[in-house]
Amino acid sequence: QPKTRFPHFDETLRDLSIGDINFLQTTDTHGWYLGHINQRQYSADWGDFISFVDRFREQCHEQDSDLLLVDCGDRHDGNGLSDLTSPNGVYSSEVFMELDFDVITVGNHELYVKEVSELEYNTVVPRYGEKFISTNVEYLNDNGEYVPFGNSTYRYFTTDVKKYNVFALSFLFDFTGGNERIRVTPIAEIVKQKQFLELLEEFSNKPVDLVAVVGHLPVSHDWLETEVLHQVLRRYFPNIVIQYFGGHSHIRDFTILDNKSFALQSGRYCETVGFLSLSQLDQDNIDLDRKYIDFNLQSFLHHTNYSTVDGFNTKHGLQVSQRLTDISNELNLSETFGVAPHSYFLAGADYNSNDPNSLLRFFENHILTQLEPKICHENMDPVVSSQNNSRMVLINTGSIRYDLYKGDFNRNSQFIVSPFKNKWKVLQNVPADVAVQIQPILNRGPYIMSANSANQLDTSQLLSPYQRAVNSQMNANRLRYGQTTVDDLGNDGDDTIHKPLPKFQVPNVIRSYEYVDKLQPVDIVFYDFIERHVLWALQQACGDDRLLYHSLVQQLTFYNDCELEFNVGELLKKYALKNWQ
Ligand SMILES: Nc1ccn([C@@H]2O[C@H](COP(=O)(O)O)[C@@H](O)[C@H]2O)c(=O)n1
Ligand SMILES: [Zn+2]
Ligand SMILES: [Zn+2]
Repeated sequence: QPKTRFPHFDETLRDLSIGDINFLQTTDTHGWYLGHINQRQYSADWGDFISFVDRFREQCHEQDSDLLLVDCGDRHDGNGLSDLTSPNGVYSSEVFMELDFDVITVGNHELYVKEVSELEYNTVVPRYGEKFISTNVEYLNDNGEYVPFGNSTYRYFTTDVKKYNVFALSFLFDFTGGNERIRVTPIAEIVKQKQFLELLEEFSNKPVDLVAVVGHLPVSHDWLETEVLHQVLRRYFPNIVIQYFGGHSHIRDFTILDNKSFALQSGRYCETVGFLSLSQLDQDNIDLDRKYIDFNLQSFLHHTNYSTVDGFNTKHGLQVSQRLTDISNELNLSETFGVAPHSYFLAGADYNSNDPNSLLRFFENHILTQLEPKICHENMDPVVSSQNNSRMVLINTGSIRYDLYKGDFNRNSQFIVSPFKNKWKVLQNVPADVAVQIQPILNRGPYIMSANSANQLDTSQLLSPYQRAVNSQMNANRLRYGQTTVDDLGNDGDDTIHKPLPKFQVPNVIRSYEYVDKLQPVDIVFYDFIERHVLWALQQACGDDRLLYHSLVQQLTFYNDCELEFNVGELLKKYALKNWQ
């Protein structure tokens, strides 16, 4: 990390108002513990955050208040720090675990790959002991038993200062893409299970001042699983505050479920620390505050009343920052592959109007076309038809995770833009009139969320109605671009007042199309992650011609030897080495 991490912004910061019980939330960090090198707004690292938590706790205790720390999962996939080890997360988990959390749980990114789940279960779960909980995710242990993915399905504890009794639960959304060690019981099912209802019954008869649900699911009103859960929890705890913490959709959000129930979600990628304070838990009118703190030293110092970094930093925080630098050197994260001539934006540039700054158009025109077929496995059928056919290479935009910034494009940027080790498959000899329909069919359909289920949602639905409303914030001209959140409490949640970032619609899938003659049959190459979805679209495109559909599916095969070197992150690196020197 360069020493220029302390940003001097002119913006006025909104203050946090400390209550009886206070929370700091992280979620969907995806391994970004080094901070954002290209964005000063999010340039603090995990060591700085550790100092912040310690300083803020001191402040809360001075005011006779509690501070609890929660993390809602998705700590892997999305940054070189996490994804350049095997299994991914070896170093990033070590750094993450330097911080004590009061309640912590898993997200779907701890569950895709078996080795990642094993690392998580064998190192992170024991590190946090009773604080690591999961109510609806189970892990198949080496004895062949399903056990909670965590120490238990709940945590019951008493806070240090006010001595509140907290009953904590944790839920993952209905995720079906887990590896063979993982079993997820959807919320809709678990709320009917005797064992779960008995647990609620048991604790409804104990002293509970607060129910805390630390989950990996969005908090927006239209996410029905939360509503289903809330109705059941309210039956058992009719007059107790139920506080939800969510994640997964990578946005800042706060929703009000009823007069004693609220939900906070704190963004992604170490851009945001969520703050929540609650007071007068036993009254009908709860006093509360929520803030989305920008992940930078200026915000951290401001909220802890420090005027110098030297005064603010703790020994522990500095040690963790140093460890991050060492790991970054060891992994060679700043090894450069070229210099990007300008920035490319994922949602900040308009894909539909062919904006040259659109990252997705850049991928279609220059990156996907770099893919080479290569047959290595003995048991793999050669792709006989490819030589003379046209070719489409199709990916889900969810596999592209972040903007690509002007300047140095290095080993870390490669994983930041696209970390997944997905494999390529091919449908051969698809008639051109059928092939051209695949992308539009998928883009008319719902957002692709999962590899092996039809469980999909509309991207616009990831925003609460308040977030979807036009944001008519402030006199925006003099401000910097940044997050501008509108939630159930209004538009004063962001600690830093920004001008809204441009945000364009992102399609579900993008594709390259290489052809000599548009009538030629097409080989459709796509990530195995979206196989089910592509086959569903193919079926639609074939219409009544079932024979055609079945003969195409019968020939479905891998496209190349599927090693990491061929994923889109690697293709991007290949392009940078060739064109950005
Ligand atoms: N192998 C994979 C795994 C995931 N994705 C994409 O990630 C999305 C989920 O990410 P969250 O941080 O929101 O949980 C998923 O919907 C896919 O788009 C992928 O492309 N390949
Ligand atoms: Zn995530
Ligand atoms: Zn997630």
